[in-house]
Amino acid sequence: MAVPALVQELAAIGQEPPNRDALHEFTVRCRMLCPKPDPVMGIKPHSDGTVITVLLVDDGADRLQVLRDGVWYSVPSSAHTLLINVGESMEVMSNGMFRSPVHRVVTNAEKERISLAMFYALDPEKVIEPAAGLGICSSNRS
Ligand SMILES: O=C(O)CCC(=O)C(=O)O
Ligand SMILES: [Fe+2]
Repeated sequence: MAVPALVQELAAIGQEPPNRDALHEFTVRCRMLCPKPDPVMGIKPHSDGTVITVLLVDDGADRLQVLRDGVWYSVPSSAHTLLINVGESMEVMSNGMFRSPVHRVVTNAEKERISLAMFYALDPEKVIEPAAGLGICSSNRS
């Protein structure tokens, strides 16, 4: 989903785009060749704690994998394409409408890989809850 579309979705469910109390972190990762890729994990399985993570991955370096129903699937990477990953904060705020996928990065013996990640996260001290109207009774609401 493109970022403007995501912001529109947030507006539609009455949720402000998280431009206040927000933290941004920008990471560039370069993964060298790994002669024995099998036992070596690039990034171990996790889900992001962010609202969204924006990824730009090397063309053809399909080493990002998502877990679905117990099976790992490779995410195809293509040039000039941004990948938007839903984070756990988004899952909470959308009351599970958007799910934060467990993902990992595997290593490879043939091709180095560069990825750029922008983590769009809330202040970890901030208490979040599903947006109004998404099925939770809050003690702060009548
Ligand atoms: O490098 C990637 O493709 C993904 C990185 C990632 O999952 C992370 O940094 O949380
Ligand atoms: Fe991640």
